[in-house]
Amino acid sequence: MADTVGKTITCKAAVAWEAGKDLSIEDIEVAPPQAHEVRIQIYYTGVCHTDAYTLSGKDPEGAFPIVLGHEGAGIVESVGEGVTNVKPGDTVVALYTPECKECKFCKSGKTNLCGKIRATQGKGVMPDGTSRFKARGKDLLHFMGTSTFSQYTVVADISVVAVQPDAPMDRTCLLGCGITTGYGAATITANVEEGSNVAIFGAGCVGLSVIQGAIKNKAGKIIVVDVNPTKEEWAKKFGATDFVNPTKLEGGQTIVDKLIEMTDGGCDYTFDCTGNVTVMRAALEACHKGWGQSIIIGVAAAGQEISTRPFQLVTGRVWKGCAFGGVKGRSQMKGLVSDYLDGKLKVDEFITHRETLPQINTAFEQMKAGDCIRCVVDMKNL
Ligand SMILES: NC(=O)C1=CN([C@@H]2O[C@H](COP(=O)(O)OP(=O)(O)OC[C@H]3O[C@@H](n4cnc5c(N)ncnc54)[C@H](OP(=O)(O)O)[C@@H]3O)[C@@H](O)[C@H]2O)C=CC1
Ligand SMILES: N[C@@H](CCC(=O)N[C@@H](CSC=O)C(=O)NCC(=O)O)C(=O)O
Ligand SMILES: [Zn+2]
Ligand SMILES: [Zn+2]
Repeated sequence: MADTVGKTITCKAAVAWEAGKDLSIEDIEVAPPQAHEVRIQIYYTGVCHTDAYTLSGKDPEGAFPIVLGHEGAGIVESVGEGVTNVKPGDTVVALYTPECKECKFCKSGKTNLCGKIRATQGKGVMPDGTSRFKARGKDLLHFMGTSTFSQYTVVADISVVAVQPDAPMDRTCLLGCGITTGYGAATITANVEEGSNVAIFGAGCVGLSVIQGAIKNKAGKIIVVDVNPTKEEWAKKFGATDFVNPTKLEGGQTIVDKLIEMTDGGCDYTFDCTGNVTVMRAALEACHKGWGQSIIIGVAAAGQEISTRPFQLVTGRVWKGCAFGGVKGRSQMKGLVSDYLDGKLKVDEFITHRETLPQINTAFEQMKAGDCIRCVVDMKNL
């Protein structure tokens, strides 16, 4: 048993004191886990665009000071009373979409959106309404129920899953969000049918993962649409059949017209992986009349709304969306890790940058530069 059990741990964390400012590396106090809570030593975390979105102040739920981060892997340090699903020493991935297996949502079989702790998670506190983090004498908020930008974090037991101990944590951390989201969106939410034509808007970590899912489901055309020309090479590397840069279309052709032309009437499935509401509209309108489905994955800023002519839906196009790809973390994460270990799911290929915790602001800058798919931050070896 670790000699830290039952005690407050002082460790390093990146704290977001206010919106729009760099993260600050602080000594923070992490209280022991209470009943049905788990304290995890985070070894590695990815940095996702959603972290940057909340830090920017554009997230309607964003509040400060907060410990961001939600793409993390680590080892369980200790557990609170009543925890049965993980134990100290387990290798785990944090789950920002929890799975309690007993709420109305979990029992419905229709969604992965567990409702058990969503209200407190959205307020940045643990299920009992309090925080486990303190720095400079102030309570810090938790983020997405995970807060992986801390060397130690506390999560609800339903927000963590044990995975294979031999799975490298500097890779499996990325299954905590981006890769799982895109892959699940294609294989679970859309459940792309064999031979169907797919268009993916935005070839970041999420969009490239949609390609992987479309290939798994034996899609026909896999067309990637991105304004960044360097993404063509990335899209082809992951198996896209076509790449279109919407800013380079000739004769005033719109991206919607181009995709309709390329697919004999429209795509069977489209995916927004940009968070841009104008793109979301184009993604819907590029769908085939009668059955085309458009899946919104991108997260849009506060105040943004989507619009289209209702006629688009009257004539059979379907607009839907998903969080975490529709994946049920506690039930399905181990399967994804197995696929990775068996060489059936690409993960290593997404890592373009690596940093250590003190350099985490550099990771945010890299993300904005456009040549970064994912930066993995080493939380242990500073
Ligand atoms: N629903 C969910 O559960 C999740 C949602 N997300 C969200 O998904 C989105 C994608 O994340 P991620 O892959 O990490 O993001 P990235 O920024 O890495 O990828 C987005 C890509 O879209 C490109 N792009 C920007 N504008 C357009 C446009 N108008 N048309 C076509 N392409 C465009 C970007 O180009 P450039 O490089 O030039 O900017 C970039 O290549 C984000 O909004 C993120 O917050 C992420 C994880 C989970
Ligand atoms: N807080 C925002 C919405 C942010 C959001 O949509 N988050 C996604 C995950 S994005 C991961 O990188 C999500 O899980 N949504 C479902 C949920 O229950 O939060 C807002 O208020 O608009
Ligand atoms: Zn994310
Ligand atoms: Zn539930």
